[in-house]
Amino acid sequence: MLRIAVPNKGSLSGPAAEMLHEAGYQQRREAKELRIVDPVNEVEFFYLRPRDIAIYVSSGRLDIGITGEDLLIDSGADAEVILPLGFARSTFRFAARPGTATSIADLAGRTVATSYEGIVAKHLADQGIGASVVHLDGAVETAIQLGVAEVIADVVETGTSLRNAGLEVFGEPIMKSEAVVIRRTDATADDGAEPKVQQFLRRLQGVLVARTYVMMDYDCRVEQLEKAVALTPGLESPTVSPLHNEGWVAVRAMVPSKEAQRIMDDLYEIGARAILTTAIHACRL
Ligand SMILES: Nc1ncnc2c1ncn2[C@@H]1O[C@H](COP(=O)(O)OP(=O)(O)OP(=O)(O)O)[C@@H](O)[C@H]1O
Ligand SMILES: O=P(O)(O)OC[C@H]1O[C@H](OP(=O)(O)OP(=O)(O)O)[C@H](O)[C@@H]1O
Ligand SMILES: [Mg+2]
Repeated sequence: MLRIAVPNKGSLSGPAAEMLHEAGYQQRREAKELRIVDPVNEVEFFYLRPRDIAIYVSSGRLDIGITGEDLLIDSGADAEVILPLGFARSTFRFAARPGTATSIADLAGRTVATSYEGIVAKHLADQGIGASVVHLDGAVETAIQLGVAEVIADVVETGTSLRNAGLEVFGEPIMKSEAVVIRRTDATADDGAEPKVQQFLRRLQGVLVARTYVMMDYDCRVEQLEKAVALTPGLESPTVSPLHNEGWVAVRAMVPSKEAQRIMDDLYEIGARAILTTAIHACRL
């Protein structure tokens, strides 16, 4: 049975459960459940604090886990990213009151509050900056107002939390992060879990593709086919079928959903008609 760690709370937990559900895995019904078994897929899910997941996975007790890339790096655990999942995207940045700091060099001799002590301490050491780090569990934006630190290092998505606290980012982003699937670093291909791990990854990749692509169908004149196919190259190559009306073909190809409207306009311009898009519910590439 494959043993998988899933975030039990916080920003990662809802989207992770949704993705697993879309991939056909049974998920818990109540937020208080800490472990469930999906007998059909032979998977056991453990609902753990996102911050602890890399530690469980690196210990080898659990085969794989879903966590944040920043949490993995912060933990220093011996685990690696095997699949980025495209949600919980954020950057990790320094921030302070406007006018207090403009670059990382301004941190020398100052105090930085953060929930990600591992990332911050390493970044400061790499840059040769001597600053003290205060660990706080959350709501670190308030640390400046309350005088616990002059600078914070925190997760930034929209920047709303910083603005509300009257703070501004400065310096280069320390790192970018998103939700990821992780596995212990020394896992080998002859690991008994390997086939199940690969099947799990294929399923999640299928969900990612279904979320980012749509299926496009249209009719066009044979003379326009090459131009049309250049607009919709598909993944391998589009399917082209003859129509009953001579001189016309039907074309079918996957296209990135973000570009679907522009591609439909361009196809119309070159004379394609009956242009349709449909959602992809699941897929194996
Ligand atoms: N507002 C946000 N937008 C995108 N990702 C976020 C956001 N806040 C946290 N994350 C990401 O979620 C992960 C942290 O999850 P965690 O559950 O520890 O914290 P949280 O979501 O802030 O929950 P809480 O603070 O309630 O415990 C990290 O990978 C972080 O980058
Ligand atoms: O840039 P934004 O869109 O505002 O998002 C970033 C904020 O979201 C998270 O906070 P959360 O609400 O999880 O509270 P916390 O600080 O206590 O973790 C994170 O720690 C930032 O504070
Ligand atoms: Mg938080």
